[in-house]
Amino acid sequence: MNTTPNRVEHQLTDKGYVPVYTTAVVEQPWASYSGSDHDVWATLFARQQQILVGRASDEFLRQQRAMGMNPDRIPKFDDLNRVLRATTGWELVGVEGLLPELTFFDHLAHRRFPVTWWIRKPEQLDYLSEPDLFHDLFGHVPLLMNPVFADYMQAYGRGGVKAHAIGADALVNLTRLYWYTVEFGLIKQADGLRIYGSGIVSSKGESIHCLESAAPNRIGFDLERIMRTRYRIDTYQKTYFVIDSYEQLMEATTPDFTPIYAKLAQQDSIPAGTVLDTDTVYNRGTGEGWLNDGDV
Ligand SMILES: C[C@H](O)[C@H](O)[C@H]1CNc2nc(N)[nH]c(=O)c2N1
Ligand SMILES: N[C@@H](Cc1ccccc1)C(=O)O
Ligand SMILES: [Fe+2]
Repeated sequence: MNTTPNRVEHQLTDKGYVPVYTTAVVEQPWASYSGSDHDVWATLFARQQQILVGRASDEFLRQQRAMGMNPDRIPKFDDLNRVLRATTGWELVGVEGLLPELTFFDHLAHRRFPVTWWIRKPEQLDYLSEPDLFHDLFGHVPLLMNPVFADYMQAYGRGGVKAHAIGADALVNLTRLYWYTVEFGLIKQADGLRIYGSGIVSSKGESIHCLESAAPNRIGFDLERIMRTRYRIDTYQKTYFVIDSYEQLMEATTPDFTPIYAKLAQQDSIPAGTVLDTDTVYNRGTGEGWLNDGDV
């Protein structure tokens, strides 16, 4: 049985090696997952379940239970889809890996969430540089059961199609919003800050770091501020942005971004670790452990 994925290939161009994206929707080859694949799922699921008690948002944990995901075996997309379709009308589609941006946005705009069908190898439990099944399913899918968040994701997809037509700078601004909310967002609950970002909930180290470490900044959500803020893809985040509620996220992002993109085009980007006078600061990061690499 061959479960070696058709990983995103890389091709050498004048920009160095760039990923070659595959766009096709694929059937989940569930019968071809090996015992080791199911074990990886079970190990990661059990490990994150423990870590996320008191750390993940109540809503994330509630929806995860409602979906019926469990550590026993890799879920079948078809089973999850029955629950999702009946709850918020979202649907999971299998993909090989990263999609071209416009393809990705088009899926979201139609309430389809692309899920990488293959799972990481046992030696990659702690870190992987690209999304796999564990990140996509465990991290992203529970909140697609929340009606407000489900609408936000669709609106994001529509906004992505629009930003793509406007130009590269608009796309950079919008991608930062995805990064600092969907992937690395924190939410303020009555009993303290919690995680809702999928990039965090699928990571053992960052689940602890983002809430308990003194190093990173934790700052109140601010749409334009986020759109100007650069981010790291190779280390823990230097700054996390905190929403008050999923409704706040939806309301703040409902206005047409076209004039915002025009305005931001005149402004400099903000380094990932900077705190501004205008920020609502929950934690001013000590910056301990940050690479001294001249920002980013
Ligand atoms: C919008 C986001 O920042 C990014 O550009 C897209 C590109 N393509 C993707 N494709 C897949 N399958 N999954 C993703 O999360 C993304 N992210
Ligand atoms: N209001 C945004 C669309 C959007 C909604 C939600 C998230 C992101 C983008 C626009 O005009 O582009
Ligand atoms: Fe993701």
